[in-house]
Amino acid sequence: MKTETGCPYHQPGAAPAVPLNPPGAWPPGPQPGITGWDLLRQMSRDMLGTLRRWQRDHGDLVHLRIWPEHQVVVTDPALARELLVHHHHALIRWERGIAVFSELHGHSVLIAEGEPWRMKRHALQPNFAPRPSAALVPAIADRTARALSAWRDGPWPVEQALTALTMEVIAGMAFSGDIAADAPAAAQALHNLSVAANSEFFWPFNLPRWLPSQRAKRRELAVLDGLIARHIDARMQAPRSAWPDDLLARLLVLHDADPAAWPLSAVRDECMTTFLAGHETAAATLTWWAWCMAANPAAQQRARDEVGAQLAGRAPTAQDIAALPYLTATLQETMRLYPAAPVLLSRRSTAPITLGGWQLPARTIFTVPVQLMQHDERWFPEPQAFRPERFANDAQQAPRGAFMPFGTGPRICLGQHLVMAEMTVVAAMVLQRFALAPQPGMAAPQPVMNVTLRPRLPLCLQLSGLT
Ligand code: HEM
Repeated sequence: MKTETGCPYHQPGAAPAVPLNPPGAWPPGPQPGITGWDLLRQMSRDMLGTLRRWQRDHGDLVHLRIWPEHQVVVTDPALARELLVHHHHALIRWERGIAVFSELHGHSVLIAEGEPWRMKRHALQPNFAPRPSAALVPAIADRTARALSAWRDGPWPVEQALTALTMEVIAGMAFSGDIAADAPAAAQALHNLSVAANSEFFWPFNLPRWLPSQRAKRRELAVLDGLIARHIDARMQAPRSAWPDDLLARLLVLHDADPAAWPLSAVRDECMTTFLAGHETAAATLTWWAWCMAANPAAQQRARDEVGAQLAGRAPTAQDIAALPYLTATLQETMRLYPAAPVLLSRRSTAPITLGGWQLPARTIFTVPVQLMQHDERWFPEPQAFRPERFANDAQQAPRGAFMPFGTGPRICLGQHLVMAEMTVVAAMVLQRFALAPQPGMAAPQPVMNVTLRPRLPLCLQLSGLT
């Protein structure tokens, strides 16, 4: 779409003119009591269920007075886009969320703000553009074929297997490394840290690491730090001429060229974020996709037929991906039902923002619960049904902003092209080799939000090899 400025992020505010409420007025919301801390308690117990109830009772802009903060929950697609795209200059990430994440991610692109963020995003973006992402498809297909050769008929721990596979894929892209031996300990450490992070968001500050109660956390952080440090050390000891062309090599070139802007700690931080954000979200999505396929045999067969017609048994190439629209739609529908990041990292306004007729002061916290919007029957009829057809080219489209598993605006997911290529390749190759079914008597897995959305119990499915 052409815009006045020519910049895709700076389209004029799309919302129709609405009457302005006076400054100082807030959108409706639940009664906060004296401090509003009970609202916080309700959210910490069941974030999405609680936000759903407040949306039903108060509408698409809900004000939460949680002393000393004012928070606004946005579930209207147009207003969510207006906030994240049009008002992005007046937003930073919510400090408490960043304090929790920075224990692992340091000052990486996920954490940084302002000029440091722009500099990092600008340097990293070319590595994650569609073309370099497509160039990784042969390596992804190789690793997937190797991993799938170990899968067996019968009950199979698909979640664990897919987590190990996505770790290997991202380790290959980031440091050309083989991390099979480290995968189980890294997955366990990340799981424990994510469970802890989920409650830490609701604490006022991080506890000092030296406290005896933080011993387990120190151990988990050391597992992940050690993994990244080993790859960086090994690379730095290898002769430059032997360096493979991967993300780590490109970051070390930046470090050599400008050690002040790219100290080794910054190289470490980007490796950590790519490794963690790159495998955990993909593993969660592929796990839910495997469940959706198992629970919807007709959709599974249709996707397999498409894969069979296009690939005739060979491994997918980058060119095949666009020729697998139904398979892609099964992944999109999975992300609609089970977005890996069900609530976007909350934002804090640094200047007054007018949204939906409300004049909201600087320092307001904004929360965008993507999962609620993607389960809204106004945009997705029968929202709990798995219907990849919703994403067909000729289907009636939901309004922009109603489906945004990768976020939107300048801070949209850096890895979206890479991960769509990766997930399509993995999904196609799984369908070529196995039929997926629920285990006898199995109930639908319960989603739990531990930073990403995962099944409450590790997902195990019934596999039947296809000859
Ligand atoms: C299905 C997989 C994935 C999903 C659903 C997902 C989703 C997201 C979301 C919702 C955000 C935050 C947007 C916001 O706060 O507005 C994000 C940011 C980010 N993602 Fe992903 N992501 C996925 C895979 C990946 C992969 C594979 C990588 C890297 C290899 C990656 C790297 C990042 C980074 C670096 C950011 C921060 C960008 C910034 O702040 O500028 N993600 N992702």
